[in-house]
Amino acid sequence: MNLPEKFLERMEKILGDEYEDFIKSFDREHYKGIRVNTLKISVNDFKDISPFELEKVTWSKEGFYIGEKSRPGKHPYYHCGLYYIQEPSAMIPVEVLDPKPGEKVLDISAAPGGKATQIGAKLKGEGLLVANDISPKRVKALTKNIKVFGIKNSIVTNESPKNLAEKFKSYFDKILVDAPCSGEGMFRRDPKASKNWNNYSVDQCCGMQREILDWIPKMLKPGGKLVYSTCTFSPEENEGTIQWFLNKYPEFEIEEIKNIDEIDNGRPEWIQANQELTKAKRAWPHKIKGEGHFIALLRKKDGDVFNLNSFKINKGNIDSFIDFKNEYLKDSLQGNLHLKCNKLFLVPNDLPDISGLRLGNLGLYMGELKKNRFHPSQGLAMALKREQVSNTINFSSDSIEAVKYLKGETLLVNGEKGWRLVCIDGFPVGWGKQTKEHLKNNYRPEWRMK
Ligand SMILES: C[S@@+](CC[C@H](N)C(=O)[O-])C[C@H]1O[C@@H](n2cnc3c(N)ncnc32)[C@H](O)[C@@H]1O
Repeated sequence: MNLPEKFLERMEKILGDEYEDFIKSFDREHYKGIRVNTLKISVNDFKDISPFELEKVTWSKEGFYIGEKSRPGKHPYYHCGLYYIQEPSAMIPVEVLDPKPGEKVLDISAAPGGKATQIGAKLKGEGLLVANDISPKRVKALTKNIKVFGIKNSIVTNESPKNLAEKFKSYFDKILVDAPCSGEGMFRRDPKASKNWNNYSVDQCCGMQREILDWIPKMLKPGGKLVYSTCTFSPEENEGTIQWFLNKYPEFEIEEIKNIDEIDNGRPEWIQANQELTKAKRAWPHKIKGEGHFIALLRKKDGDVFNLNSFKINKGNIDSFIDFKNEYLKDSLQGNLHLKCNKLFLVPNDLPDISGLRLGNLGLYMGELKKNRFHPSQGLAMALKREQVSNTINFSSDSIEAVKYLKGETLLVNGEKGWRLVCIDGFPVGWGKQTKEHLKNNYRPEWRMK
């Protein structure tokens, strides 16, 4: 593999004896991984039906290595949201953050959603996930992944950290900053990353990281935890950025990472930083089965607490939704129904006033009220279980019908007229509208199988 000269010079200088092993690791294939979505299936049940051979990732109960030749993005289970395709080391930061049901968690630079979907699954539907990214294009992918995963207790925002800090004062129990970085840890997986390396200097990246981190103290509760992670090796963007943060915000302290033993400590001596920074962790591709990562865990010792105004629920005439619910839904869903421009949302409890923020998604978008009829959304299908709906149709994952449905085709099948929740091996994947002999396809066009 062709690696930038300046990168090699720096790594040789700092790694010394380890450099040879480090460089050799770039000739190996990268490890492919998936993470099971426990909102939809338990890890044990997934093992029973997995289309891929699985080998455990030691630092994540839900994480598995899959064979190099596996194509997880092509399987119908991917469309059902049974797993997320994720590089195994990228599972570490959320394991360190350790979100618990009921907590309020911010993933401030979340797109495309690898770590946000991991947080959402760990919250088990209780508490709130705010998944944010500054890039409008990347927020689209983030929103899709949150919906496919069936995460109802979340909002997706497309905002600057400054605008978020105005709305979420001392609000979060935990914040993840999975920072934009020079991406050196991804060179093996993505050769483009090494080509782009010269365009993103370490200095520039440090600037972006500080710009984000500067707003975190305002948003974290006293006692709250911050995880900072990157996928790069450069000491300046790792130990250096955290040293800068600790100097500027003395109300924070760095904590020992206790639940991940497999990876090395931080290396403050590389940039004459404080010895405390050995408490951070570094994943090295020549030492573990995964790519390069840096992770630091910090705690906010003290600070002020604020009372925030609550989100204002907008009520209106939702009779057509009530008719839909009475006809098709067996359970009532938890949350507050909020109507905005004929669109109906199920908004999580405890949401503060977020007026003025650019949103990619608000709670669970249920569907649209169109001319006295309710049209259920793709996201609603993904957030439901088969048992919650009275009119369903199931296809086997190896059937031609499953593929046809995912490609957006109309299916020649009989059944009870009206909306039907389409499932694959019992897992909901979308809606269809049954007429006399046809099932009209309502699978979202942008999500179709190619
Ligand atoms: C390493 S990626 C995040 C990967 C993501 N956490 C995941 O696991 O899928 C860094 C992200 O930071 C975003 N970003 C860059 N500057 C930002 C800023 N000032 N505020 C919020 N997000 C920012 C980028 O658009 C990019 O999506």
